Amino acid sequence: MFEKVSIIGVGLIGGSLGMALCGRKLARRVTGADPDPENRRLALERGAVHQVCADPGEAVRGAELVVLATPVGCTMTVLAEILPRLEPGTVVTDVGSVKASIAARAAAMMPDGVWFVGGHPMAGSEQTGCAGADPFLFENAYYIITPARDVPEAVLKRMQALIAGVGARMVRMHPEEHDRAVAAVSHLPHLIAATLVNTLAILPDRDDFLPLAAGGFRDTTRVAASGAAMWRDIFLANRRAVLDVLAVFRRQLQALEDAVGAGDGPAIADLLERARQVRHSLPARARGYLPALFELVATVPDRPGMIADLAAPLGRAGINITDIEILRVREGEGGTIRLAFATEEDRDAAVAVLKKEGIQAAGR
Ligand SMILES: NC(=O)c1ccc[n+]([C@@H]2O[C@H](COP(=O)([O-])OP(=O)(O)OC[C@H]3O[C@@H](n4cnc5c(N)ncnc54)[C@H](O)[C@@H]3O)[C@@H](O)[C@H]2O)c1
Ligand SMILES: O=C(O)C(=O)C[C@]1(C(=O)O)C=C[C@@H](O)C=C1
Repeated sequence: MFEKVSIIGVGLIGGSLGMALCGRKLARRVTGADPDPENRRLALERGAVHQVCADPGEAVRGAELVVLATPVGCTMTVLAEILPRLEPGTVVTDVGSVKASIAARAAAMMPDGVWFVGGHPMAGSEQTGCAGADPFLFENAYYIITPARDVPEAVLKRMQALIAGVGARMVRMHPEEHDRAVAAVSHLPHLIAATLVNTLAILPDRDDFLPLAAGGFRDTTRVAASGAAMWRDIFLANRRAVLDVLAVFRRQLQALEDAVGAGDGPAIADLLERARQVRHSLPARARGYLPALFELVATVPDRPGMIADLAAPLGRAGINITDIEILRVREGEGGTIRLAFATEEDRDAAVAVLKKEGIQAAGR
């Protein structure tokens, strides 16, 4: 257990971390700081902190662990502001989506006996602020740390305790390696989602066809609803890696455009088939940055309580659902729901339990 944790920036991620720490009693005392009065109010009301103020220097007094959960663009400024208040033995970490531009500079600034360990939970949402905070956000998520080589083992153990405590899995990476990876799996998808929405938004007939947007458009653009300031900072801080992966994307888009333009059916099918196979291989992969999940798809009628009908028998059988997604719901016709489990045994047992309840379910 931590004696005192201080979270600077009690928005979506800081608030979620605070709620997980307080809710699971992982810290005796959690203090927060945020310039936004509404986030301060919500952080207290939602149990993310025991005490909150506007001044980061005040909040970190006597903290054993300091978590910087501000937008990437102001992390270094906040760090410089709190440095004189940090006592030897303190561990400082951040949750920023970009690591190379922060990790080395931050580590070099640390006073004697204070250690910086860059961190990045691979979990989040398109919401902003403490209103969207979720104490279970980090469960089963990868949580990347990018410590400098000289960080003592005891400090890494503290980070491991924090990360495991909130239900996540720690992965250690080099900051540059991290930035290249997230440019591909997080920053590029975001950039494309925003561009896709902007493309539709400028088409002359958009008012006629936007209401028709179904799963395809919604599934590929959810993250375009995220906070603009946070993502502006991410693109600026990870400019090189984002531009590199964007160049690869342009070539892929060009290849598909060329195939469509040439009316080349086999080339189109080949590109789509390659994508289909990679996408299908993701959930079952045992390694990589996506958690290995074992899934089933249940076909259920569209009526109130249908999720409870799935969850209740699984709960009674002691089977834990790690992820849930409504794939399709047609009003009055029912729909399909994807449930994910941590192990193949859980998934197979879940299929059997649901079938016994008369629910159509199949592993995938
Ligand atoms: N949103 C996600 O999906 C996600 C996932 C993983 C990591 N991150 C990273 O987490 C960090 C926070 O993102 P978020 O989604 O929680 O954003 P957010 O906007 O919900 O929260 C940021 C908080 O920082 C506060 N803040 C701004 N300037 C500050 C300052 N100078 N001092 C103290 N507080 C300040 C804001 O008032 C806000 O409450 C970012 O660095 C982001 O890259 C975000
Ligand atoms: O799920 C989402 O909405 C997210 O945007 C989460 C997401 C991501 O791209 O996967 C966003 C930024 C992060 O740094 C980590 C996770």
